[in-house]
Amino acid sequence: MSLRPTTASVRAVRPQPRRRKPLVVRLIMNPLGAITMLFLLFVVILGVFAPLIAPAPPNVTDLNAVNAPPFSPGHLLGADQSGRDVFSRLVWGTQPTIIGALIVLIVSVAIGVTGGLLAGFFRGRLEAVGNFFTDVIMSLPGIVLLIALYTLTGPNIPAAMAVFGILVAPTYFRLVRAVVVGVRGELYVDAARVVGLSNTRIIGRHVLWAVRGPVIIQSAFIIAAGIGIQAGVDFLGLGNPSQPSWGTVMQDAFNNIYNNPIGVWWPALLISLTILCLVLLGNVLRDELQSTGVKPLTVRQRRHAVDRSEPSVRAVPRGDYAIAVRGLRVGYPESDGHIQEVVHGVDLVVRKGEIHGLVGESGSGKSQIAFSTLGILPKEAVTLGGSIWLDGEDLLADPKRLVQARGRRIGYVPQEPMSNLDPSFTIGAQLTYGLRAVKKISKVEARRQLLALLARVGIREPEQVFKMFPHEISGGMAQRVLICGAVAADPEIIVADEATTALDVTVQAEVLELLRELSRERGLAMIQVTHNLGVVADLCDVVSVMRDGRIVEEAKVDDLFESPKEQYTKELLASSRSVEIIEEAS
Ligand SMILES: Nc1ncnc2c1ncn2[C@@H]1O[C@H](COP(=O)(O)OP(=O)(O)OP(=O)(O)O)[C@@H](O)[C@H]1O
Repeated sequence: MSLRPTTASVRAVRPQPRRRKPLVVRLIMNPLGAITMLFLLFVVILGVFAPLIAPAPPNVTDLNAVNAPPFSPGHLLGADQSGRDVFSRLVWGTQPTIIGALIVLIVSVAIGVTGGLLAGFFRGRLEAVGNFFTDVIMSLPGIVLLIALYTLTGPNIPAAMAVFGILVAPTYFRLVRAVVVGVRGELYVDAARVVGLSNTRIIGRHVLWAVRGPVIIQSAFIIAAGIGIQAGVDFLGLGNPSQPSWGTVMQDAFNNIYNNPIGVWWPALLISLTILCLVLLGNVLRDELQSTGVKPLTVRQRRHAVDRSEPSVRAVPRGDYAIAVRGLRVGYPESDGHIQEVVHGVDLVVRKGEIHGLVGESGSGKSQIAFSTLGILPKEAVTLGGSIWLDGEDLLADPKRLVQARGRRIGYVPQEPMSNLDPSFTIGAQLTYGLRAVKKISKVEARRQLLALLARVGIREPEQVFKMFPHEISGGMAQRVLICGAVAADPEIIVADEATTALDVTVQAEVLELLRELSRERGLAMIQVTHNLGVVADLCDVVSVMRDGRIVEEAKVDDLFESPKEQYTKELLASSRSVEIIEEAS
């Protein structure tokens, strides 16, 4: 099958996973990252090499140059009301400004990150105390506090910046605490505890790694805030007038604004550009640190990637099918712009009333097919080609048809019953809402139908269960509720993705029995996605075996178990039997 020229070409063979470039390289390669870093580097060079760059010392006056305009001889940006060179004063003022911002950063990181780590990891009293201090600090009026500090310490910018660092520490505290609370609940942290790692090592290895991204991103914004506040404090006259900083240059220029209006431009421009670059760099850092490196395809790229030219894919399937998949190809974009194809031209015909098992090892593409028929592939997935036929209509040719069919003509039974029910609403409210979304009936009629159906799927006291919340029912009941929801709209086909995997063996058998009965009673076709050959043997009429995004064998269930044709199917059956033998022996 040939592909039209595409902006994102498709690759069917899985390449070696590409290592992502180091963060600095990625930042340099990002145009916005490169420009902002270049400007910030320029600022740092100004600060570090001030004695070499500045043409004059900061406080030297030249009475002949009072209020000299920009580009006067010897005064690139002009001179102030005392005849001091503005460019030199800005250059000399860069270092104290950077140091002030760094003091804010160091103090706030030391307090906020440490506090957040401890509070989030150990929780309990530590967290309560941390939250209390955070609330207290956040309620303090920052600028008033800095002015009050002036009465105690005099013009002491480092002390003012350290206090500002304490005032902004809660932003780190809250951020880090929230991330750590999430991480400490992860299974890999439990696993680290079980293997005997100490808390210090768990924090050092797992937790610190998780918070590094958010902390780096936040730091860019905190430095920007530090520069702004320092300029503000100096502008208010709370800094040391003998030591130039961007804020004091700004203050001098403002005091002289009627005689030399252009004088305020230069410090304002320098402060604004530096803050702007830090904020933009923060945004670039967020994009780089929090993304997977894979850029979502544009609508145009998606359109170009789709190939609908294959005639066999376009032909309306014949026969008594409930759903027919033709030449389905699904892919995912990779960081280098290629699309990695994971389902390679799959054909699957499910006849009316047939229960069709889709088996295969993990990652073989079973869920991609199930999700394609429902139109619920992850948003980054690209349907590269193929068709999905329901009653003579190609659902893939018109996304609206797919949306209309979902829930009405194609029902879905998911794998995790509990996580598919909203804990905030009663069972009845959720079922009624779902049914009325697809069927134009009154609430009373919906309730009547649903209560009858709940009884049918084996719920003993439907009226009671209708009023219950999901946490009040068992996993098996929850799965029956979801099956009730899936069949309530009278669909022609049900797609069940590992519908019994999360249930214990006895409940599994009951749910399988229920699905079989519903299929018979209602002439319902089903696609059963499973890796369990026992489920296939118990439930299915026909089975398709998948491997690496292809169907390698399709057969009636009895034929497949008695005389599998493909080597892979034989291996799959053999491995399933050996698991059964081990389970029986143990
Ligand atoms: N969001 C995604 N981004 C990139 N690749 C994905 C994504 N989801 C699935 N894949 C890839 O698609 C392929 C098929 O995955 P799929 O989930 O359909 O397999 P499966 O047979 O259903 O496996 P399992 O039984 O484990 O659910 C795999 O190679 C997987 O890595």
